[in-house]
Amino acid sequence: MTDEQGKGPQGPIRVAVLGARGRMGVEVCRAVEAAADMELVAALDQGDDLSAAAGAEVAVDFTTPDVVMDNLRWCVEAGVHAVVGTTGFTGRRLDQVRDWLAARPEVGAVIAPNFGIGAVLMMQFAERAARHFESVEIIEQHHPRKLDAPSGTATHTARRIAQARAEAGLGPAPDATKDEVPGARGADIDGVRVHAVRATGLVAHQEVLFGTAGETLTIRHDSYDRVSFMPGVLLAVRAVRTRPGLTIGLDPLLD
Ligand SMILES: NC(=O)C1=CN([C@@H]2O[C@H](COP(=O)(O)OP(=O)(O)OC[C@H]3O[C@@H](n4cnc5c(N)ncnc54)[C@H](O)[C@@H]3O)[C@@H](O)[C@H]2O)C=CC1
Ligand SMILES: O=C(O)C1=N[C@H](C(=O)O)C[C@H](O)C1
Repeated sequence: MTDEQGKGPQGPIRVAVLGARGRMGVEVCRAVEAAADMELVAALDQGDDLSAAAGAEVAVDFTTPDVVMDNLRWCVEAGVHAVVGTTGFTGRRLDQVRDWLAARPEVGAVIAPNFGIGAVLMMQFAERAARHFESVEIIEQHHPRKLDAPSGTATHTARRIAQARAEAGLGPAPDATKDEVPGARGADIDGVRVHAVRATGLVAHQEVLFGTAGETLTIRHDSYDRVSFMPGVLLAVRAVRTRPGLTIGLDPLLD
């Protein structure tokens, strides 16, 4: 229940942003400050002391893959719920987060490779289509300042498609390539080829190209502006306080 300012019975949700001076962090600070039911209590970046986030109920992390695990561990141990958009989460990293959370069962963490609602749907549609096509390739396109390739979204999509193909009994996609300049066929993520494009002017875009006899299906999503991620981030901030344990992806929150 909320009052007319949108605040809950305990007042606004106290939010800290980690990576606050980054491209996403700046946008998240703006979105939190504009949300009637939230209060930005800490905006931290590299070199700042994390203890300044101790008064937050929820910390939102958009930093880098090499620091996100330390931040997440600090959050869980401090009893601060975490909403994480930073990429680089392997199966091993997720297991590690589950272990930390097991020791603090009241704490929640939402880790999502993409907070864009359209991107979440694009991944769902791709997973659904996967069983019907013998060929599939992913082409992701991003701004050239991105540190990781392929993107977290592309990696997550490839894994979901690979799982759906395996469940449908599909073998490897046909490919007669014998002679290849290294990289020409992209990265192999669980048997799905992923191609990463970097160009000035792009923000975040992904195409999933399916093919079978006589037809192709292309599922495409474009983020033209980082505001596209904000409804998903705010949704996760609101939800994480009542979702102890690990939530991967935004899908369960949308349903
Ligand atoms: N899940 C999603 O929907 C989205 C995820 N991302 C991911 O979020 C991450 C950040 O992306 P951008 O904002 O574009 O990068 P960015 O490079 O603009 O920002 C990262 C920020 O983190 C700061 N930082 C580094 N170490 C830190 C530390 N120990 N503590 C606090 N801050 C620290 C940096 O100084 C920088 O300001 C990337 O992994 C990116 O792939 C980006 C967009 C959407
Ligand atoms: O670095 C980015 O910009 C983005 N990173 C995420 C990813 O790697 O999937 C989400 C989105 O693609 C934007």
